[in-house]
Amino acid sequence: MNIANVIVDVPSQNTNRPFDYKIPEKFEGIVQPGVRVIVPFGPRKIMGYVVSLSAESSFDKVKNITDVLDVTPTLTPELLHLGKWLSQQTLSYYISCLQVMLPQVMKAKYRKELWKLTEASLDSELDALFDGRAVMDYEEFEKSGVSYQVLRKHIHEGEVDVHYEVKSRETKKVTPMVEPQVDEMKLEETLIDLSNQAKKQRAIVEFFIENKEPIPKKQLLETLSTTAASLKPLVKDGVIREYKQEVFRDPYENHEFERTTPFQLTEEQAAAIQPILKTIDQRQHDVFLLHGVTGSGKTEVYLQSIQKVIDEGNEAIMLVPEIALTPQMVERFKGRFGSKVAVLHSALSAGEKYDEWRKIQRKEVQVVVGARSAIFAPFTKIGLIIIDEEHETSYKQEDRTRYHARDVAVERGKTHGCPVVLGSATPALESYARAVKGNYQLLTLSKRMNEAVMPEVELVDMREELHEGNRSMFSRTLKEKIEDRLAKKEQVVLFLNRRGYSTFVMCRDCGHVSECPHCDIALTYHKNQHRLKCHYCSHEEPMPTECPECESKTIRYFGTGTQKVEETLQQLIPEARVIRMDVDTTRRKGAHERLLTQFGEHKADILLGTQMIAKGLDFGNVTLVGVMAADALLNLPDFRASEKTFQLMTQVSGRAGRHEKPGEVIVQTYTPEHYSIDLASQYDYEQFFNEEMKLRKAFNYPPYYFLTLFTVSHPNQLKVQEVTQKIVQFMRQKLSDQAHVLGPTPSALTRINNRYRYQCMVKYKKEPEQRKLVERILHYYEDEMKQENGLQITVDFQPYQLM
Ligand SMILES: Nc1ncnc2c1ncn2[C@@H]1O[C@H](COP(=O)(O)OP(=O)(O)OP(=O)(O)O)[C@@H](O)[C@H]1O
Ligand SMILES: [Zn+2]
Ligand SMILES: [Zn+2]
Repeated sequence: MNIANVIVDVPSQNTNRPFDYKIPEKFEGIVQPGVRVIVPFGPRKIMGYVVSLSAESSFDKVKNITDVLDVTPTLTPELLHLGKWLSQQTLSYYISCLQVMLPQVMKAKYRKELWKLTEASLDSELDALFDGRAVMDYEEFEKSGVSYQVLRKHIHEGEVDVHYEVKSRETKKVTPMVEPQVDEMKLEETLIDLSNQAKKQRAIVEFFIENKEPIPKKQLLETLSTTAASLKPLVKDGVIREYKQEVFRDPYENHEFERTTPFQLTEEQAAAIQPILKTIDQRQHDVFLLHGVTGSGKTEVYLQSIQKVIDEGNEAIMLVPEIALTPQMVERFKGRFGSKVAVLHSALSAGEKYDEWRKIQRKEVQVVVGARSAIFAPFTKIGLIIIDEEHETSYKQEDRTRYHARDVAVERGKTHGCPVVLGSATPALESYARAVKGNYQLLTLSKRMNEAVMPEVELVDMREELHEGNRSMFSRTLKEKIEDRLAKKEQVVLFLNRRGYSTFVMCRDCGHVSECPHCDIALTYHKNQHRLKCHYCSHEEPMPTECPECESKTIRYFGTGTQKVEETLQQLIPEARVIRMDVDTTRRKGAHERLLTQFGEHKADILLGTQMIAKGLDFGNVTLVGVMAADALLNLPDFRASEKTFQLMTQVSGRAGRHEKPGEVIVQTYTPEHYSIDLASQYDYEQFFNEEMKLRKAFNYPPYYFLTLFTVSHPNQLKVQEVTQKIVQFMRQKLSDQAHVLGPTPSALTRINNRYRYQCMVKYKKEPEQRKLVERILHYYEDEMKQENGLQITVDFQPYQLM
């Protein structure tokens, strides 16, 4: 087995297969599947992943591996396999699929160091090389000729470790440490030799006569109120040793996590958890859909299921949407499982993420709580995978490797023979349809904890407000209720949709929204041409000057930002203390957490925010939730708009009245009669599901049909149209009659960075040849796609972003 099959770091069609390299003798036993290597490739040296070994190569001229980057594999055999699967599923390059599984830092440039972790002696050669030091450059080792096999043995025994010193400021954190390098006798002697003037030096030596333990340099200097200058001569004389110690950055180190114990489960919870525990016991794969209303105690079910997995010595992955990965959420997991938990999310610095990832790799933790990419946690004994808020579209990656974490979870669940639990108060239509069909096991939590009732939802018709002379964005009801809560010292959450969706056109008089006659989707306003366009088919029409429904002239495109709302609020209720949470106020690290803590400590009366406040918040004093404009989401050019509206309204309403005090929700809308708004106000998921399924069926959308979305872009508009047209024709020709091929259509975001974007959408039921056809298209255009700023074609087999 002296040939390594390597996937090189060149994402292209031609290189999307393993290349053979010979393993030089010195790397024998080191080069294994999952190890990263440096190999010659054409005139360059590049990085690659060893995916398998073989005894011989079918090529005559096989070059040698130049270098190994890992002494122990970075990717497990399972992950290598998963990468292969992922590349087939998403039609992305194998190399991209391997890269997507690793923390950013591992892809960066870095310098390696060897760290000696033990006081015990190592193999004599290696010890000689360390020469008393705790850290040395990896390069030194490489040049020394000491065998890799020896090194690996010590690494396996935990005596030596390879550290990546990444060339970016934030990646690794080390603390300078000091300790006595001589025994007490020698310290006493030193003290005698020191002059009386050298007061600070004497103090240091005296300190170490008392304390033999290593101490952070900074702490020592502070304790003795001295400076590094007095330490220096002692180090030089070899009395004191200075060295660096890596501290694993723990983003939560300043937190005291109060340990929690499992609750006595309610009857409903007990009934829901039972089949999960059973499957864990039997080490079986199964997918559960836990449908539980907000505040029904889903999280407790997760926690106790994970507990069982931990008790059995296995590992669990818990996925949470990025914006719900709040300190509150982390606290619940850290509170229950303490240091057994690693947390992975984007608010961490690259270095922090890497450290958390390493805890998983080194088996220092048994649970990972994280956003989408945590699904690739390098665990080897997975006993359970949970996806909370499974309907969230952030589980779908939208660039390069367009994977959905749910699919990856199921794939890993099959491999490990473990259950996957999908939880939500508002499951994705696709998931609920699978549960109804029996593909997933449905578990239900229909009641809130502590007899708490779902908050009463009142719909306020904003058209009427206008008719009665209120032109403000706050209805009179909402204003009164806010004032009432302020008087009672209770708190309010105000929700506004994310900015930037101000492109649909609505009549403020009657609520009429311009829709595509063919697609049942709101038309999008294109400012440049002053026209309305459908983003699915090619329909377009001029921007109306008056409402086609009621002839009012108040028809206009729509949208308000959080900042505007805040200003209005300050004018309307000047005494209200408001915390605004949106992308602008949470850009800085830790801001998110700080604002929420402030709100939790009642330092503000009103929390005003976008999507990021819709999830996971559990504040007992919040008794009123206001939704500013429920329609904003409803009119996205997206067939999931109603579903998203229903989900969001349910989530937001769920923030009120979660504990003793009952809650109330005010929803301002121009279309109170719309089924998604109406049914959300009644918390009637099932009825919503039925209604929505009818429409999906009528318009050939998922879950009845699958979608494939081609997006073509190029600086030249004619070129884009032409290519898209060709794709449309080709697909029409080759696919069966059952498939609908739509396009070419300008994308909702028609021009980004001076590149035009067009799309082709395929709706189909069963097209076994489809992937091959897509590959042919990509192959056909490959040369053009290689050129800088040239043609780009992306294909998404499970599109969520339709813009
Ligand atoms: N068995 C139990 N006994 C007592 N309290 C419980 C129990 N289970 C959960 N709780 C508490 O009930 C509250 C609501 O539970 P939790 O937040 O887990 O609900 P959820 O379904 O995850 O809600 P959401 O979907 O809104 O985030 C929490 O404060 C939780 O600590
Ligand atoms: Zn249309
Ligand atoms: Zn009108």
